[in-house]
Order: sequence, then C-alpha cells, then structure tokens
Amino acid sequence: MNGQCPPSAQDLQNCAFFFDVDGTLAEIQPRPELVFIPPATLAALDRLQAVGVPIAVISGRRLADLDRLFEPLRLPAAGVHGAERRAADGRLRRLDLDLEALRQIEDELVQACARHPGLRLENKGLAFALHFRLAPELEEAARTLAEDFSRRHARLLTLQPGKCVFELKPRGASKGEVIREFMHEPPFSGRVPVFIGDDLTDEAGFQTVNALGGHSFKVGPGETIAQRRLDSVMAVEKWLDELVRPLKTEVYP
Ligand SMILES: O=P(O)(O)OC[C@H]1O[C@H](O[C@H]2O[C@H](CO)[C@@H](O)[C@H](O)[C@H]2O)[C@H](O)[C@@H](O)[C@@H]1O
Repeated sequence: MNGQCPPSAQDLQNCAFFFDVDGTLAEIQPRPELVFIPPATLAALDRLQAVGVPIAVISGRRLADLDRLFEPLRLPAAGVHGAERRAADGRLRRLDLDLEALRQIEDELVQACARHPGLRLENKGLAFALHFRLAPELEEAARTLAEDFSRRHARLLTLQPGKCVFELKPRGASKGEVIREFMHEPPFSGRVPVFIGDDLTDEAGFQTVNALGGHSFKVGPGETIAQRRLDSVMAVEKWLDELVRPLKTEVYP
C-alpha cells in the first residue's frame, strides 16, 4: 500500500464506509456467479456495523445479487452502478426508466451476441454487460457492439467499460451520485466518507468523496483520482482486519 492509511481507530466512529465489490472485496473470478466475499471480510463488515459505523455497498451488480453475496448481512446498497439503491431505512429507489424499451434492447442484444459464440451477455434488467473474459479474442467485437448500442440508444444507455467487460448502463446511473445521496441521510450524514474501489466506474465515487473531504482508495494498478492505493483484494482484507481489530479490544471493549 502507498501512503499513510487513514482512518485511525480513533477516527473510525466519525467515518462512513462505501465498498465496491468485484475486484475490491471479492477477487475477480472467470465468471460473475463464481464470486464470493471472504468470511474474514464479512466478519469485519459485521463488526463495523455492530459498533455503529455505517457501511454501504456500491456496485455494478444488482441488489438481489449483492444480498446473496453478503448473506447473512443485508446492507444498505446501491446496485447497477447507482441505478437502484436501498437506503439504510430499507427504502428502495430506482432510476425512472423505460422498461419496455429496455426489454426490446435486450432482445436485440441477445440476437447480436448469438453471432459471437463465447461472448457472455449478463442481463441485469436495467443494464447489460458484455463479458469477454473467457474469450479475449472477442474484445473488439464486444466493444463494437457496445459502442453501437450505446450510440443508437443514447437516450437510455451509456457505455461503461470495465474489467474484460463493456457494460451498457442506464444514463444517469452514477456511483458518485448514490454516495452523495447516502451522505445526505442518516446514519451517513455528518460523517467522513471513505470509498474503496478498483475500476473505472468507481472513479465517480472517488470524485464525490474527494469533494466531500473524505478518503478514497483505489485497489490495484491504473490511473485514478483516488488519494491512496491498496495493492490487491487481499490487501483490502488485511486493511479491514487491522481497522476492526482495535474494536475488539481497547476502543470498544
Ligand atoms: O462495481 P462492482 O461491484 O465492482 O461490479 C462490477 C461488475 O462486476 C462483475 O463483473 C466483473 O467481475 C466478474 C467476477 O469476478 C468477472 O468475471 C468480470 O470479468 C468482471 O467484469 C459483474 O458481473 C458486473 O455485473 C458488475 O457490473
């Protein structure tokens, strides 16, 4: 890890934590359904919540997916890059989208992807991910398809490149925006936001917490506006463990 790593155990009670999932709390896997959150990470998140430190998950995945991954925890969360959000009081809100138009786009995408065996279409209802991790030779085909769809459906969708994926996410969905929304509500409001992420979609989140005077951490290599870096998912796990360890002893007996 580069640079000093806040917050200290003493500052912890003034912070609110926002976590990305894939590539941050969970190792990247060949397929989305193989992902899991390490038990030590789940335990650390549970501990943070138990002592009253607010946490939320900010992901490109759907809320339903996140609840399965974080079981038995059911956390405040934003899914599909901010297109849907569950507040700390359980209230749900989703971007107002033309669902019929999205269904037609889905049909069109299924047909287009069928022309590229090996290209995996993940249908998230409000967004679509074209995965080429298991067929790297299809990267250009995936890019061309995603660019074409984002151009033709620019009213609804925008292109979000990721790790071995091109996503078509709803226009207006932003991790930065949902972090800002959480920060206006209890129990997050009045605290210092901390956001940890690894990918291009997380840069909007870094921008928001930087603007709010918080702490931003980028996991792994690559250009970023985050203030600090953690080298890997394992480094995140270790950092979290070190963060919550004092909670078991002097600070929170
Ligand atoms: O915002 P995140 O929580 O990081 O989610 C981003 C996307 O993650 C998933 O795809 C990525 O992870 C997969 C599992 O490790 C990997 O196989 C894939 O290549 C990655 O792109 C997920 O499938 C997407 O829906 C998320 O948007």
